[in-house]
Amino acid sequence: MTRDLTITAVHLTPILVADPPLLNTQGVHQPYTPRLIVEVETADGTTGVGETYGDAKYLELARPFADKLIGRQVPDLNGLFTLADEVAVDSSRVSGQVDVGGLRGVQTADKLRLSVVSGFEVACLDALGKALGLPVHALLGGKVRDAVEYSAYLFYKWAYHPDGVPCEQDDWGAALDPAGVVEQARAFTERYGFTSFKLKGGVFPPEEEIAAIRALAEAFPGHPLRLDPNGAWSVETSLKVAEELGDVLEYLEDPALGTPAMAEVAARTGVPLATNMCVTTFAEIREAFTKGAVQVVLSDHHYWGGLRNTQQLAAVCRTFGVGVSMHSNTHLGISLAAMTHVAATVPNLHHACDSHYPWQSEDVLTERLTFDGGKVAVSDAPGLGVELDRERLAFLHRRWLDDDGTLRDRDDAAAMRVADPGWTTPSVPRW
Ligand SMILES: O=C([O-])[C@@H](O)[C@@H](O)[C@H](O)[C@@H](O)C(=O)[O-]
Ligand SMILES: [Mg+2]
Repeated sequence: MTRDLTITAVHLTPILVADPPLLNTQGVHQPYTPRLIVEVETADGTTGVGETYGDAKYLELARPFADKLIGRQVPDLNGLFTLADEVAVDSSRVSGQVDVGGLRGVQTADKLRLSVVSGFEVACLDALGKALGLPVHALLGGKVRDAVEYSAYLFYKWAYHPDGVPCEQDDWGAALDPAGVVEQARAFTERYGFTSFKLKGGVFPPEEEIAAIRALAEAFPGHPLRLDPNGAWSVETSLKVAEELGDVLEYLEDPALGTPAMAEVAARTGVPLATNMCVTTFAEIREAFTKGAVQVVLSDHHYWGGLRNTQQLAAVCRTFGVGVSMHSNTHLGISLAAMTHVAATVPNLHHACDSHYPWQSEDVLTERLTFDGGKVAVSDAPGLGVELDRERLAFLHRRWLDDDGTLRDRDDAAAMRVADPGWTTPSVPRW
């Protein structure tokens, strides 16, 4: 039977999902985070789902982009990029600075567009897979592993969001010192079986974070450990931390901000450096690789422009002998499924991927994805292998509609000011 995969409808559903009070160098997570759920529908009734950032600047682009998709073919994935170039980006949305809320590197018009394209690319791949009866990994050339390993993504965190902030309560408790971090790591291993650990740093003075990593090394001897202060340290501080933790770190992630600073650190330490902040676009690769600034690039299919671009990034990294793994931000199961499909196809994936998913108590799927031994099994079902729970989607969308606008953009510094009115985004380097 010939199928008609002409796109006849695109549904965009912005939602707010519960997020615990996780601390980072810029502040604390808000009680709810915006995400955008994308659905494409074809003439023959096939549907596909995708997920991406849901802040206003992404929605503003996603809407005109969705209109342009009507009448196009689902398999025309290359066409998505051409089409995205036709959508104007409001220049006030482009900072030329590190994206404050997301800690995702310099914010450019292209990056905004690619983050939007990724949600649509995933939705089209899901629809195409369902139409052909093939899993997304098969559309990407086939899996080279049956399960993808993830790391426990540890955060300093408060037990509660600040007083008076309406929120869902999580059951993780507080983690504000080495003992708390180890306890959180134990909970992660018990609940999900993770065997490698990443601590989000840049929150406390470096000595305290060094102590936390030492405590993890003692509690989990021989397990891979990473520390990521999101560029909060000077070159000298980065070198001091590298020296003190060199014997236990798998890598240091974005210790200092930007390629020149990372290159200086890399030149003076043997500890590998990873990044999701200074190599975030293809254009940034040349300088970073030429200067030897990073040894591992953490891809994120959202801002790299989708699953096929992630494969291309992995090929470039392979060519230059640079490692590759995966960055994460607050996300739901559609994105975890997408990450797992593409990660399954990348031969040179030698580090466990990051995922915030365990922190998300809410999802839009009828069945949550599960970690077994720290791994997510690669689905062989058609498409992504996930099913949208329409009631949950409507509930989370209702929360977005009811919001007065304060939570529709992620703003960790604003969330911190609720507890500490004098808080400002710290200048970099902070230490
Ligand atoms: O969720 C967070 O607070 C993270 O700090 C996130 O925003 C970062 O983008 C990310 O996880 C990272 O590895 O830098
Ligand atoms: Mg990072």
